[in-house]
Amino acid sequence: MAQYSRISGSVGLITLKSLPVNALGAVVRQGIVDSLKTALQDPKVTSVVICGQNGVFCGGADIKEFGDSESGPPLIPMIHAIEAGNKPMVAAIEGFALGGGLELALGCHYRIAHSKARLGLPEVTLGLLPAAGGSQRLPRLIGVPAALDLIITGRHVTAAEALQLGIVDQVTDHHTVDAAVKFALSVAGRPLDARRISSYSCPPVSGDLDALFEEVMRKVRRGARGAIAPVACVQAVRAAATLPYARGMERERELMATLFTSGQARALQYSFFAQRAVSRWSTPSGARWDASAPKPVRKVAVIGLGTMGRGIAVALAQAGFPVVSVETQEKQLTEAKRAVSQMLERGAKRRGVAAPLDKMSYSSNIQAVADVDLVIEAVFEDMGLKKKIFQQLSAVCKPDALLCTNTSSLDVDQLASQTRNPELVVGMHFFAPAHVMKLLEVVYGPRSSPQALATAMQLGKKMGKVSVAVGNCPGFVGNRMLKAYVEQAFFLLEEGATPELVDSALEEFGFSMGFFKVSDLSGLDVGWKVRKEDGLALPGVSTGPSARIRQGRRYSPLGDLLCQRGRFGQKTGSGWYQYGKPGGRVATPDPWLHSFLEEYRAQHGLVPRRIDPQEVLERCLYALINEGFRILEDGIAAGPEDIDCIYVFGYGWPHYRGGPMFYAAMVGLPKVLERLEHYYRAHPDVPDLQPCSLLRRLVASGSPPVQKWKEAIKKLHSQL
Ligand SMILES: CC(C)(COP(=O)(O)OP(=O)(O)OC[C@H]1O[C@@H](n2cnc3c(N)ncnc32)[C@H](O)[C@@H]1OP(=O)(O)O)[C@@H](O)C(=O)NCCC(=O)NCCSC(=O)/C=C/CCCCCCCCCCCCC(=O)O
Repeated sequence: MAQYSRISGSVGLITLKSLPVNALGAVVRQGIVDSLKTALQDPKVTSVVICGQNGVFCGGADIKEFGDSESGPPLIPMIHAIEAGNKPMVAAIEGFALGGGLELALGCHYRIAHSKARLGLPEVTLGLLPAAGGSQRLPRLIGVPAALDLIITGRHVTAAEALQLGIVDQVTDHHTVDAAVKFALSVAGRPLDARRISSYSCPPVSGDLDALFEEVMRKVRRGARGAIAPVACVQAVRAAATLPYARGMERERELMATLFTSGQARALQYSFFAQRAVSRWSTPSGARWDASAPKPVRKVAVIGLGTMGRGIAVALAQAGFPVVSVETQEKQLTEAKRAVSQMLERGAKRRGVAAPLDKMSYSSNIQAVADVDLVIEAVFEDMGLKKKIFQQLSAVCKPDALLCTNTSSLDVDQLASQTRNPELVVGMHFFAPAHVMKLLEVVYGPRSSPQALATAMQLGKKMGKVSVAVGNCPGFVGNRMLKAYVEQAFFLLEEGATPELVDSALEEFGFSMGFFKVSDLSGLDVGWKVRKEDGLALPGVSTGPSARIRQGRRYSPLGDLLCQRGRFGQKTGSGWYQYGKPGGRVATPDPWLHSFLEEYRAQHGLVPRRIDPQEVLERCLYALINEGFRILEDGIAAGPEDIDCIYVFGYGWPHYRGGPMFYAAMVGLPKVLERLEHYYRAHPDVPDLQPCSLLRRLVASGSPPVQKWKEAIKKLHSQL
């Protein structure tokens, strides 16, 4: 709703009231329309202030209502009525004015913001554009280049930047509504024509306007990797720059109509709510986020200063935590100190703040962690070494300190068993580079306490991560699913594909790099080491029938064979592609690799066939999705939202496709099932292609929408 009152004798005050973010749902819009009418009709009222309750102006249109049929007064005419009003309208912006919230403020004649407020048009992140006049008013107010930046990126600006850009007229450190009322009294009776942004022309740009838009469009198309909203945003701003306001609004509406009903908008809006849903974690044993208070964390230690440890230490210091970093090898310690300082300085420069160098301290002695509240171990993936470190930590640390491991696949429970308090052990699986990547898998073992889990989840949140609670199993969620995908990529090469064909299908789908390019970038030796430890990559088994079978199932030794030849990817100058020199970055197809694949197929009696991009996608993605269903069935992830956040924020899954489980729901579960059955019939020696029973049961129960899977899974489990 919106509440109306008259204050200071002649100011009409309209307060948006809809917790938690005063979103502009139907009831709020109705409240604004009614209040506006009252204010405009009351002769005692000479100006109007619009504000929001609870220190928040407005979080924009109500995203939850997007799927519903429209009810209540529409937003655009409401904002037009505000702008056309014959009494000065002042927006009092506290907290944030985002999306439709900022568009509402742009319809007002003046805007006063609190110094801590944030403003922005983030619709593009929801697969939309600012279609309540924002794409037409903002360029008229602040100019085309600045408006393009805000609208295409969706970034939020501070009140100070908003003032500098000319979005707000005044910034206050005091009570915003009081300041706005004072301001409203001061402008009462002033002419308003010059304050109606829709009547402005866009300020002229320096240089050629067409050339500017062409350049921007080129960049946006390249960066968008198939996302349609950023492109539509550019088109809408171009309309603002080249058409009269009314025609620009028509164009804005046309573009929005296409976006509004698109699968991409549905995926991005699903992802918005999924990110919030994963913070309300629960475990199969009944532990829950709202019943588990996190322990306070004041000081943290990181053990091991390789690539991961350095990134984790930087992320912690940037989040304001004092960090003790321990590295026993002196040479590595010296190098790491320099690298960490550089990373902190670079990050600070980018963000325009001081580098938090004072948060970091270093030691080569594990005793230095004696007073910390939480430790993150980040040494090599070696169970023996990690066990030893956990024994030491258990002896050295405070008895109530949380002991976390950054392992990407090892058994967290085995590490817990090395300590006095196994309930205080959890996994904190960061993704490289740890100070950049948003994802954190928080792994609870069978003995981890709800409080330990809550503490790690909260720490992740404070570090700006999307933290997802997952159960303990080999590879947890992300890497467990990835295994099925990687395996298919190798098999496709055996059957006739090239790395270029596989990668281009995946890149066309929206991944920034296909599997083989990623593998060259991160180093083929990484996977080789894991396969050797798992007993898969065996020396000397490169011929004969057993060369392509391991542990009773089909296996492709292709990656191992490249490693045996010293082809580790970019670092050695060749891998699945050729890079010209060690450390080269530009992948070019490699004729040697093509002949190698031909010889390999001939040697193993494999007859190559034509493989189309559709098969690449279905084999790689459906195998991965099938493993996702197994993970849900096993209770390792609480719901599809958890898996989808992991893939979007940790594995480069295109955001506008929602995540693998959302994608499966979009494709249709019966189709995913049918294709998996088809491929399993063709490859009965590949268990990953055998449809999982949960997928079958969901299809049998009518393929509920992805938002209902959690419920459906619970019901299916209770029927067993
Ligand atoms: C920064 C935030 C606002 C707050 O962050 P924080 O404090 O951390 O809190 P959160 O946990 O994120 O959020 C708290 C809860 O609030 C819920 N929430 C937040 N924002 C919204 C919202 N806008 N709507 C609904 N609910 C919201 C959130 O989910 C949390 O609840 P829960 O935990 O999930 O239960 C941060 O929340 C944030 O960033 N919010 C999003 C801000 C945003 O993106 N705003 C833009 C929204 S889109 C918009 O405004 C669009 C405007 C244009 C409308 C155009 C209308 C014209 C239509 C023309 C249509 C033409 C189609 C024709 C079709 C045809 O022809 O048929």
